[in-house]
Amino acid sequence: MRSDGSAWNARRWWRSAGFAWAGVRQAYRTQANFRIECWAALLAVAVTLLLGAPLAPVALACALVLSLELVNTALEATVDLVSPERHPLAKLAKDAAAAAVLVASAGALLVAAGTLLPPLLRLLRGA
Ligand SMILES: Nc1ncnc2c1ncn2[C@@H]1O[C@H](COP(=O)(O)OP(=O)(O)OP(=O)(O)O)[C@@H](O)[C@H]1O
Repeated sequence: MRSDGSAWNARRWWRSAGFAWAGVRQAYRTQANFRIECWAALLAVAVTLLLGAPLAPVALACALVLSLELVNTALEATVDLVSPERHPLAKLAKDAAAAAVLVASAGALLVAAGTLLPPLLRLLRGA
């Protein structure tokens, strides 16, 4: 009984993960900003590993930016669906969601600078 329930839950989890992955692929295909942020995140993680700097803050900052870009994409699609004509509330929703990505990106840049600059400067001084 219990194992049946677990198996069903695992199947449901994989199904949900598949939908989520489809959302990531769709956003990557259609959103230029998301593509740029994915590659920037990959670069930041690679540099962090190469410098031996702490990975957690950089990974968290990257995940925050990418997650908010996905939410922004979802919100844009929803607004376009429910309000194809122009409306001040539609503008507020889209602009506020875009601002959330901007704020997270600025924070991520600060985190990257604070985490990567000290080991980078040490490396340059030692060279
Ligand atoms: N239905 C609308 N009503 C009022 N203003 C809108 C509406 N749709 C978009 N806008 C305004 O135009 C801007 C550009 O909208 P658009 O739909 O092109 O999204 P975007 O922010 O350029 O995102 P992306 O380029 O990632 O699709 C929005 O940020 C918003 O200020």
